[in-house]
Amino acid sequence: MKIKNVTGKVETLVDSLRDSSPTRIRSSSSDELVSENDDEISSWIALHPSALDMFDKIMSDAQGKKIIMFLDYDGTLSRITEDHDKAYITDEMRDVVKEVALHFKTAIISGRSTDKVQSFVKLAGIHYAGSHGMDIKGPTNTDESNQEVMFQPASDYLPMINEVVNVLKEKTKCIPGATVEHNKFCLSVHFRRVDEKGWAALAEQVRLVLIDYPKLRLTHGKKVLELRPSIKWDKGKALEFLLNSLGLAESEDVLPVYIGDDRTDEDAFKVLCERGQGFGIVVSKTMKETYASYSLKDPSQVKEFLERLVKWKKQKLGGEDDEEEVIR
Ligand SMILES: O=P(O)(O)OC[C@H]1O[C@H](O[C@H]2O[C@H](CO)[C@@H](O)[C@H](O)[C@H]2O)[C@H](O)[C@@H](O)[C@@H]1O
Repeated sequence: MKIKNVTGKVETLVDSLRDSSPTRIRSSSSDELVSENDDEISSWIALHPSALDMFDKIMSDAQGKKIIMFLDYDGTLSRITEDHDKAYITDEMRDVVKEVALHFKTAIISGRSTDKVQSFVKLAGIHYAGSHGMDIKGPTNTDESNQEVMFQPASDYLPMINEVVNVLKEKTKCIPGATVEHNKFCLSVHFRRVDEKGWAALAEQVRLVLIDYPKLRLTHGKKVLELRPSIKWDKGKALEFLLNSLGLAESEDVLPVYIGDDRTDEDAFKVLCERGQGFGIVVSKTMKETYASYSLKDPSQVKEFLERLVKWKKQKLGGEDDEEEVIR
């Protein structure tokens, strides 16, 4: 999703920073959707019901189909943390993703660099698409523990991104709490730890950089501004690329499932809607406009969903879980 007129007005950009901190819906307990308007919530839940509540229906729709799992990283597999360098995946989540990957083709699609996500996830045998899908790697045919580059559509931009990271680090160093993260083919300017009074100054620096580097475009996520090459490539395109390269794009019996929490994941949800194939699951405690069909509230619910998926698959295969249950 693109922010319009960003090089025009700093106020527009500050407004977009505010958009990253939803205030319309307040959450009083960590587990509940709360709004001034109950009807609004009910209709949102009716449109995007819990993937846990709907699990049996989802699996009955999946009968006879080959499920392909696409997972976002931050806010989906890992909790949102103040320090972006410490958003580690838990061992329990890693274990379940490993199980998922043993039973279904699995890809992790992230705004972070592929190397960074891999260093957090530490799992072989899966595909990684970092830099919002601009750096796609997958296991080699001969050795699952090895990864090879499959597609890097923005490689020409690498020198520019390296330069802009340094420019922005310099320009934002006086703004307490602001950090710039190098995500290889794109970069993130974090303002989670910036006092709201500093947002206008930060927005102004980003705006000036975008004027100097018109080949970059701006998107935003959770308390983060992301600068990336203005090529027509996003998480949705990466999903399609992966389906194609796995030879699954044309199969009617393929069911891609994408789980993600952020605006950039909407590109992938939208692709699934447009293809009329598979569905998205949005991870959110608040109502938001989304192309996803189902919802989960947080990474712990994502883990529960993935665990149930693995159990369902094992039962279908008449695997160990079945036997254990019979013995009990
Ligand atoms: O596509 P994703 O895997 O969801 O990556 C999107 C951004 O995620 C990270 O930032 C977000 O998570 C941080 C850690 O929880 C949090 O501190 C930050 O406020 C969030 O925006 C990552 O650091 C960014 O580079 C990604 O673009």
